[in-house]
This record gives sequence, C-alpha cells and structure tokens, in this order.
Amino acid sequence: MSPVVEGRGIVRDYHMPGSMMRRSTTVRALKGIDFKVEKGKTLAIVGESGSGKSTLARIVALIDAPSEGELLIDGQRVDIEAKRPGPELRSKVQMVFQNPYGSLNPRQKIGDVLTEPLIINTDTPAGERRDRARAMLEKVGLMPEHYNRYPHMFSGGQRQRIAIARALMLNPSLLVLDEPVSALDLSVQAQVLNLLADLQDEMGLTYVFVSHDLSVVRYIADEVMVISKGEAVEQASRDAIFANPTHPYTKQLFAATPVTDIEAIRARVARRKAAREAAAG
Ligand SMILES: Nc1ncnc2c1ncn2[C@@H]1O[C@H](COP(=O)(O)OP(=O)(O)OP(=O)(O)O)[C@@H](O)[C@H]1O
Repeated sequence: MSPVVEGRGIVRDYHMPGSMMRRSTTVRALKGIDFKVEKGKTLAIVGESGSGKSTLARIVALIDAPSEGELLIDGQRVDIEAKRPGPELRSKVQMVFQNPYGSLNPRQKIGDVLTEPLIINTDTPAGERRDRARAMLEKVGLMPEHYNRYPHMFSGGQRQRIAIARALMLNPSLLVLDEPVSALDLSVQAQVLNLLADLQDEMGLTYVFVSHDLSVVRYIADEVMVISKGEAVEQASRDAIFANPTHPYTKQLFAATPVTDIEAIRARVARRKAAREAAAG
C-alpha cells in the first residue's frame, strides 16, 4: 500500500524583490526534505521558529507549491506547476490552522461554514448538506443546534472543533495541522488532542502535525521529523527520538524545551493504546 503522503526532495525558495537600496535575494526555506506518512499515522514536524515548519505544512496541504521536488498524495503525483490542485486532490487534503479566531468568518453561521466545502466541491443536495453538517457537529463534540449560531458565540476550544469539523466535511484522507492547539488553554488543549486522536482512530485519518511543543508531540505523534534551517536533521519514531535524540540540534531542542507533565501524558497514551486494543477486539 502506498503512503498517504510522500515528499521527495522538497525545496522551497522565497524570492525577495530588490529595491533602490537593496539587491533582490532568495531565501531557501526548505532544502530538500524527504518524508512519508502511512495511513492512520501521525508525523509531527518540530523545529525552532523559522526552521521551515509552516512552509512545509502549506506545501503538504497544497496551499503552496514546492520550488523543486515531488509530492505524492495516495500515490498520485501532484502537478506542482498547476495553479490549483484538481477537486479530487483538493478534497483529499485539508488544513487546520493555529488560530481558530482568525480562521472563521465572523459573519458566517456555523452551518454555512460547514456546508461551504460541499457547495464548492460537490453537488450534494441542500438537505443532505445540512444533515451532514449537523452530524459532523456531533462528531466533534458539539451539538446539531449549533448549526445556526455564529463563531463569536463559541469558546476558543469550540471554535477549533468547528475548524476541525469544516476540514472533515469532504472526507479527506490527510489533515495538515499547523500548531492546532497552541492558542488554547492547557486543559482545552488536552480535550482537542483527545478529539483528534479519537477522530484519527474512527476515520483512519493521517495527520501531518506541526508543533513547537514537545509534550504535544509526545502525545500525538507516531513519527517525528526535526527540522533546522530548512533541513530534516533527524527523523525517527516518537519513542526512539524521545528516548535517544541523536542529532546535536535535536538534543539542544529537547534540552531547551521543558516536557511538561510527562506522567500525565504517558497515562493518556497508555489509555489511548488500551482503548485501541479493546476496539480491535
Ligand atoms: N512568504 C514568505 N516570504 C519570504 N520569506 C518567507 C515567507 N514565509 C516564510 N519565509 C521564510 O522562510 C523561513 C521558514 O519560515 P516558516 O514560517 O516556514 O518557519 P516556521 O518553522 O514555521 O516558523 P514559526 O514557528 O515561527 O512559524 C524563514 O526564514 C522565513 O523568514
């Protein structure tokens, strides 16, 4: 079976135009990144500010194109020259952003937020669109009655649930999550991470998860890729990388970041694993 997403030699250059006072320059934000993620797994991308995490996330989410390299989604090569990916590819990959306040239109009712992707990408009839949106609200721990409310009527955690619901409306196989819990309070972070873990198990979703927070990574990731200055300096399973980070940059990153509440996180991971095993019979 092919991986849900694979990147080969992904490069991204940003061209900065010159001016009277300054020559034009090119910043190479990604310097040839390779990765693959199997179905139902989570690849976490960690690294310092400016290392290229968001650039990579936007490329995987088909929002930006790489300057060089190959991206394959479900084994299908993405045409990086095309202005926009086709609708079939578009619906397979969705993105959830850090800021649930900024990513929802304050004038749009939640029902419209959720049905919009169906209107743009499918010919689903209105009644079915509404039913699917109401069912999705329940799936993310909200209520069908929330369909007629506006974003300002919800807390930060609830808004992030709405953003997740919107991302799932087209039944994607891959979610790209760029710091999806870092704007939330700690207790709310745990609830949203649990929701993401449950949705992954239930729907067989694959995640590419950008985070600077190692306790979040420890909870959610199967594989971890550490990037520094646009290069993947270390890539390994979560357990291996936390037990024995090998690259000096990874050691430095781990030493500089307190991994809070490790016991609580370990307990949650164990609970999640036990629930999975129980579900599998
Ligand atoms: N639109 C852009 N134009 C020019 N340079 C950019 C642009 N976006 C990002 N860069 C540069 O590319 C590099 C990688 O940035 P990126 O935002 O991907 O890093 P990051 O790891 O996500 O950082 P942060 O954690 O602060 O969001 C940085 O040097 C940044 O200045």
